Formats: sequence, C-alpha cells, structure tokens
Amino acid sequence: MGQIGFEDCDTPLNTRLSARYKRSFAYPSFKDRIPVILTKVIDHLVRDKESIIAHFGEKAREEVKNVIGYVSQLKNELMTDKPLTELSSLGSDHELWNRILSDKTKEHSRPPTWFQTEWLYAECYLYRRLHEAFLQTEAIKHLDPFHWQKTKALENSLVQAEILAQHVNKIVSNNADSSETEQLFYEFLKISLWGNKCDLSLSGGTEICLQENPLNQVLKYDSFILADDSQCVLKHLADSPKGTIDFVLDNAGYEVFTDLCLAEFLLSKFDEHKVLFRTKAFPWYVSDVIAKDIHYILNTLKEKKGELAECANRWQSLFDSGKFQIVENQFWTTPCVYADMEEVDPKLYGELKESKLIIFKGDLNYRKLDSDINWPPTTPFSQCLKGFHPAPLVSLRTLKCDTIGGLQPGKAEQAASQSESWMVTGDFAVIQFDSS
Ligand SMILES: O=P(O)(O)OC[C@H]1O[C@](O)(CO)[C@@H](O)[C@@H]1O
Ligand SMILES: [Mn+2]
Repeated sequence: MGQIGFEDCDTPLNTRLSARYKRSFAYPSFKDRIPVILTKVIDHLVRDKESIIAHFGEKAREEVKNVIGYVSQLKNELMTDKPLTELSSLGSDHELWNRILSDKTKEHSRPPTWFQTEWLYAECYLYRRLHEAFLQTEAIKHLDPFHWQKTKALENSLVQAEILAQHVNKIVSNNADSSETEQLFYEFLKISLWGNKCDLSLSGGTEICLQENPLNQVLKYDSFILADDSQCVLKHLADSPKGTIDFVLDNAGYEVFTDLCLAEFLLSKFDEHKVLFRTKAFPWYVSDVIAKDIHYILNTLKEKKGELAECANRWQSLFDSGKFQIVENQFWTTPCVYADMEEVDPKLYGELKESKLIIFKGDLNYRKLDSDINWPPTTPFSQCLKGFHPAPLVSLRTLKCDTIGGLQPGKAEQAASQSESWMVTGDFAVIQFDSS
C-alpha cells in the first residue's frame, strides 16, 4: 500500500481487502459496524457494573471504569483513523503482534492506520486490543465482554436446537443403510453450513438467527450454495482410513450446536476416531467460540432436560472419553493468514497435517484461507489457498464479505443479479473442498 488516502472504488482485484476503498465492505464495516460493537461493550460494562462487581469482587469497581476508558479511547482511535500502536508486554503473543506492526511500519515508512492498512490485520488488531483492556486488570482478566450476547443468542435459538436434537437423537440410536447415511451426511453438513448465518459480528450484535425449522431450510436453500463440493467431501471420508476430524470453529450458540451434531454424526456413522474442536484463546469477533462457551452450552442444555439434555449428556460422555476434545491455540487470534501458518506456527501446522479432514467454519476462517484477497471469483479455490495444504480441508462458509474464489464462470454474476449485496449478507454460501 503506497500512498495515503481513500479511493472511491472496490478493493482492486488480486489485492487484500482494505477500508481505504470506500466501496469495499471493509469501509462501512469500520465506519459503522465496529463502533457499534465497541459501544455495546461499553454499555454492557456500565449497565452490568454492579453484577460484575458482585461476581468478581470489589476490586472490579475501579477496573471496570478503567476498561470503559480504554475501550472508549480505542473506539476514538479507530474512528479518527489513528496509527496503530504497539501492544504492552501482557499476553504471550505480544511479540508477534509488535513484530508485524514494525514490519508494516518499515514497509510503508510510517505506522499503519486503521482504514489505510489491510482490513483483516486492523480488525484482528482491534479484538486483540480489546483483550488487552482486560489483560491489564487483575479481577476481571477473564471477563468475556461478549458472553451475555452469546448466551442470549443461544437462548433464542433453543427452539431450532431442540428440533435438531430430536433428529440427532433418533439417528444415532438407529441403524441406517448406506444410501440413507449419505443423505444424512449432506443434511448435517448443510445444517452446520447454514448454522454460520448466526454470527453476531456482522449484525453488530443483533441476533440474526434463523426463525425456521433447520431441517426444512436445508432443502430450501440449496440454490443459494454457489459452490458445493459436498460429494467430494463424502468420497474422501468414505475412501480414506478412519482418523481425526478437526473443526476450526467459528461461532458459539446455535452454530457450534450444529457443529457438534455433525461431529457426532461423523463419529457414529463413519466411525472416525475422534473430533478436535479448535477454539480461539480469547473473546474474538463477538460470537466466536472460546472453550468456556462449549462448557456453558453443554451445561445449559443439560438443564433444559428432554431431547436437548439427552444430546448434551451424550456429548459430555464423548468429551469425557476423549473422543471429542477442545484444543485452544493462539494462532487463531493472530492476524496471520493460513498461507503463513507453516512459518509462523509450525507446530500447529504439523498437528493439522495429521488430520483426516479439517473443517473450517465461517467467514473469517475463509478470509484467512484465501488471504483476504479480492480474487477474480473464478480463481480455483486451491490457488486461493496459496500453498496452505496441511491435509484435505473443507470450508463451510456463508458469505459475509467481499472475497471469494472457486466459483464456476457465471455464478458470481448470477448471484449478483439475485442480490446486489450477495457477498455480505450471509444469504449465499459455499462448501469448498481441497485435497491437493
Ligand atoms: O462469524 P463469521 O462467519 O466469521 O463472520 C464474521 C464477520 O466478521 C467479518 O469477517 C468481518 O467483520 C465479516 O466478514 C463477517 O461478517
Ligand atoms: Mn465468527
């Protein structure tokens, strides 16, 4: 990025998305959406101060005030497009962040600013700075400022979850023939795909969860899947030795519920050995799953009794026996794209190499898979991965920003004719597989 200044155009082709392009999704996102997200964090701390103090102790009184001040300043820095600053030495990842900042500063002979630099980098940096506000405290270090939004969203999707629970409970206790199993595989894959509509970051924290029967939705929305490699995924699962399935998770609440359903289906009907649920290490992009959220969901469902509790109790046993495992890693909360994983975190890359199938959930994972570049949409998916091929992988993503690859000629145009904002609403989706 050479010169400073906004341009009244989309992100140029083959370039990383940036808010300096006023017609990119990055621009309104930084201008309007992120300030709302930060304001909601402040409002929550103000509104719920007394209950926070009751929970974390009297020391929290002063600390909540400090965090409110920190977040207000952060919001101001963003809105006035200030240069990004170094992180303090809190948190074991600060050196990586500061090294990236210093490289970018050297490269452009000035520090990056929020709107002028790459969107992915600046947006990840925002959530890491928010985390720093809490790292600086003692009593409220582990307070998740998005917890209340995630729990509310879960509560509001229990009707859909119960329908799914009933379905899963029936399936795991019945024997299905192979053609039935195939159909059910497609169904669970797509249920997990559409579960990704339910993130809280695109909507600035407003719930956009599906108000319909998730089983009907699967058939009804097939025409909105712009690339569907689900047959290749099934073939890969059926033709390769049993092994470990990795889920690189996205959102808590209903989405992770659908992921757990798919995971159990893969264990029970495909006899895979185990499922690793890879989570963020700290609160991220409002609704992303941290380990605590999974425990919270299991406990909540157990309390609901009936079909939901039946599901949760079985999943709890799978966690207890190690067939399901939660694996946290700091790499997921860096701004690094996955093409850089092998260099930045060779250990994690090595772990993923052992996977039979890596399932990447959601929009942000997709952005990191395809390096957040405005590719010509017909660029082969494998090419968009820029050398990231640790193991066979599939992306289950509803489109929430303006990067996409791997589409057949004419598909992008067809979607654009159906909806001008096809890339950013979460109404369209892809199931893209790579085994190169
Ligand atoms: O939860 P997801 O599917 O990763 O979506 C996260 C949201 O964050 C973004 O990646 C950026 O704000 C959007 O593209 C998307 O709306
Ligand atoms: Mn998310």
